[in-house]
Amino acid sequence: MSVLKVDNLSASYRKNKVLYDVNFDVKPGSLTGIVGPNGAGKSTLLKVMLELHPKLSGNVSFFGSTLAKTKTKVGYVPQRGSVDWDFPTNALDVVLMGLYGKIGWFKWPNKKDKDLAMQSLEKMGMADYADRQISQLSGGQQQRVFLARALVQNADLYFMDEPLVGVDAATETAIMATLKQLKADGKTVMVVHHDLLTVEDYFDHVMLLNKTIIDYGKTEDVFTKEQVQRTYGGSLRWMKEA
Ligand SMILES: Nc1ncnc2c1ncn2[C@@H]1O[C@H](COP(=O)(O)OP(=O)(O)OP(=O)(O)O)[C@@H](O)[C@H]1O
Repeated sequence: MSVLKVDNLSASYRKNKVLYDVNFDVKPGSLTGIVGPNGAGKSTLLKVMLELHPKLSGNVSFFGSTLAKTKTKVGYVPQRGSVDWDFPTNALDVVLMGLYGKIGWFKWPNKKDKDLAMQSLEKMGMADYADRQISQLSGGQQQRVFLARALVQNADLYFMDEPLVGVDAATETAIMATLKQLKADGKTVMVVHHDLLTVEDYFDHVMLLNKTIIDYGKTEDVFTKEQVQRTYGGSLRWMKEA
C-alpha cells in the first residue's frame, strides 16, 4: 500500500498558480529531500497535502485513505519562522501537543504522557529546558523542541519544512541523526532542504521541484548536474566543479 500518493495536484495563491501537474508516489521507508529554488512551491506543496492551503485540483491519499482518517500517522514540522514563538508556553507543553492527536484535545495529559514527552526532549538534548518559555530558546533549541514534538507523535510519515535552516553544526548533526533513526525505524520522511552540498549525504531519495516535479527518485539517479540545472535554471554553478 502506498504511504503517500499525489495525483495531478495543482494550487495557487489567488490567480498565481504556484503548483501544477504534481504527481508522485512515495516509497515507504524513504528519506527524501525536496529541493528547488526559492519560490518553487516546496512549502506550498507540504501545506496543500496537509490541507493547510486549498488545492485547485488533484488528489492526495495517505496510506490509501484520507488525511482525516490517518491524521495521527502523519507528522509535520513547519518552518520555524512561520510559528508564533511569543505564544506563552513552555518546551514540555509544545512536545505534549504532539500527543494531542492521540490523547484528545480536551483531556489532560497524564504522567505517562509527560514521561513520553520528557523522553522525547531528552533524545533531542533538550530535557534541561522543559520548563523554559519557548520565546526564551535559541533558534536551534526551538528547532530541537519541534523535532521532539514530532518524535513523540510516533507518526509513520513525517513532513519537515527546512529543519536545518539557522541551526549550528551540532544541532544539524543531531537532527540528521534523528531523521536517519526515523528511517531505520521504518518511517517515511520528506524534508524541504536548501543545501545542495549535503543532499547526497543526507537523503536516499530526492524530489526536484520547480512548480511541478522535475524528477523524483533515488538520489543517485535524480541528483545529477543536468537535472539540478533544469530545476534551478542555467545560472547554477554545479557544486562538484566549484
Ligand atoms: N501566503 C502567500 N500568499 C501569496 N503568495 C504566496 C504565499 N505563500 C507563498 N506564496 C508564493 O507562492 C510561491 C511558492 O512559495 P513557497 O513558499 O511554497 O516556495 P518555496 O519553494 O518553499 O520557497 P523558499 O525556498 O523561498 O522557502 C512563491 O511565488 C511565493 O511568493
